[in-house]
Amino acid sequence: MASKIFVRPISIAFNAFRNYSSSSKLVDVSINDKTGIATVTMQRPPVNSLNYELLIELNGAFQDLGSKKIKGAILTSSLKTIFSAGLDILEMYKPKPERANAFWTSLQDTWITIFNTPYPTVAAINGHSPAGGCLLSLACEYRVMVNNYTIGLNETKLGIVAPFWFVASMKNTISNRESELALTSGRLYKTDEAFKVGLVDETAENKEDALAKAEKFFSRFDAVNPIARFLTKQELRGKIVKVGRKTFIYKIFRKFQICMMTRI
Ligand SMILES: CCCCCCCC/C=C\C/C=C/C(=O)SCCNC(=O)CCNC(=O)[C@H](O)C(C)(C)COP(=O)(O)OP(=O)(O)OC[C@H]1O[C@@H](n2cnc3c(N)ncnc32)[C@H](O)[C@@H]1OP(=O)(O)O
Repeated sequence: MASKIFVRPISIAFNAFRNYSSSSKLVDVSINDKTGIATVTMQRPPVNSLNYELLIELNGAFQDLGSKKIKGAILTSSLKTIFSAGLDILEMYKPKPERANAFWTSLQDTWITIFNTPYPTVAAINGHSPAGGCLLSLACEYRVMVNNYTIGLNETKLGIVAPFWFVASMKNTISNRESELALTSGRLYKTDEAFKVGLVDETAENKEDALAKAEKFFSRFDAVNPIARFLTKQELRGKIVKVGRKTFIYKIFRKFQICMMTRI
């Protein structure tokens, strides 16, 4: 694990990003060769619900960007009013155990990859972002959200329990007190409410405005050593990932979830 952590930022310094663009069915990745900023766009209509295939593509996209010399990556959606509706309900309805296991693993891997990128990340939240959609944005370092949409971890409202790494991601962003109030009530915040509690860092008029603000965020690091930056990010986020990735409790929790899902 440690070798992976230390090798990546060094390797990115030797790779060019110019003229890069790749589009798979569910995720589009483009890198602006003038700014060096990558945009990762989820494109799974109607609501970008996170199924196994989308998660695998997302994880791959963010991992691949680790080998390119980019200034930062923006996560956004191709849909007009939805960032992501969260986990695909169909993945949780009577799944085969192998599929359920692969699905949960892909969700956690994607979260870990985005949470841990060596390069800066911003979620340009251009639509509703409940539950797993909110989790994806929390994995990024900065959130810019278009006005008049909703975001939050609303699992309790659905009668389900957010895994503790969802909770940890929320607590990494807003206060423990606000997290408790939000999670226990399954609160979905409107954009301006989310801004007030710090769940989003900036609000935007529309997607273009959100993308422009996201791009501006990266200029904060113009005079910062990227390796020092990444190691500092790891210092701040590493413990959360360790808990999410390795603990016995997590494995038990996952077994419990799969067991629950396969019985419904
Ligand atoms: C099930 C028990 C499991 C037990 C184990 C529990 C473990 C818990 C672990 C993890 C936590 C869970 C995290 C999650 O992410 S759960 C998913 C939470 N998501 C939501 O609550 C969002 C629900 N959707 C909405 O609120 C709205 O759809 C919207 C705001 C995103 C969009 O609204 P609108 O534009 O009005 O569109 P529609 O509502 O008409 O939807 C269009 C279309 O899309 C389908 N759809 C919506 N959300 C999902 C989804 N999450 N998965 C799959 N499909 C979805 C919707 O059904 C419509 O389909 P159509 O009727 O066929 O057109």
